[in-house]
Amino acid sequence: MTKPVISLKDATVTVPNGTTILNKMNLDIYPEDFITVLGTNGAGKSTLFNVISGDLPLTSGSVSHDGEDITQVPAVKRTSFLARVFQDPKLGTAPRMTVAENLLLAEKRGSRRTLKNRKLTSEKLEHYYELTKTMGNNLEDRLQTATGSLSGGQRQALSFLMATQVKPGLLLLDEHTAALDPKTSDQLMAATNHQVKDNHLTALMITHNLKDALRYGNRLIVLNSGQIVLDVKDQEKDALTEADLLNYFVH
Ligand SMILES: Nc1ncnc2c1ncn2[C@@H]1O[C@H](COP(=O)(O)OP(=O)(O)OP(=O)(O)O)[C@@H](O)[C@H]1O
Repeated sequence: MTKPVISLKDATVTVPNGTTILNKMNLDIYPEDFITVLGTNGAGKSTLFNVISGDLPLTSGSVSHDGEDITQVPAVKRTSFLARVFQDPKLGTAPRMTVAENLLLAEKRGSRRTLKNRKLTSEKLEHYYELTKTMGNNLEDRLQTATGSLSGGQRQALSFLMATQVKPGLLLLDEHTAALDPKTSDQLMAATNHQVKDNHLTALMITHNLKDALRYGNRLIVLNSGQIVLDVKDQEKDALTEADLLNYFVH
């Protein structure tokens, strides 16, 4: 049987005021799963990501990676296999560095981010040109531009490439298209889908866009009050409609 990439067992987080924000959650994420994650505000979606990334410790239960218990492994060590893209285009890229320099920085997953002893050779620039071209938003023409002057869509595309150019064991997409206009968001979603499929990535994607949640991925989960209330995949997911999903958004 295939081993899960990540396995949560009775994962529980209770915050100091006594509220349980993740409640005995069990979740096995298998290789090449592309899971869309839905739920009302406060349902626990970011908490789930924070628990997987190690940014939030569990009160009880466990997290395993490739069969190894990593419950006590700190966030900084988990970056060796894990990458995350956030909603805010300003996060994840260094604004004063050029697009090419940011890509160079991101070449070594989990190691200290410094450009010392690293050079932008013509081979690298050529590779970055081809890589950025796959995003379909003219990022390839801005390789020598400071990242801070890119459009939000181009900056998110760069954040995505930085997270994935060294294949992560798990990719966490935290509403990474939510701050973009509808057309730019659609474009980044399509590029995301291609990259996830072509590179056989294992990914979780939080979204409030029901259409995207239905359209992309092989599996869909809905969270409510720190628990998974729906977990469907393949044909069962394909058969879902927006109306079905709305039933899970009752406050
Ligand atoms: N570190 C923390 N300490 C205390 N409460 C927290 C902490 N992190 C999250 N919460 C609370 O836990 C609940 C779940 O939050 P979470 O951010 O996971 O929700 P979400 O599903 O991502 O919501 P949204 O769609 O609004 O981003 C919320 O009520 C939030 O206020």
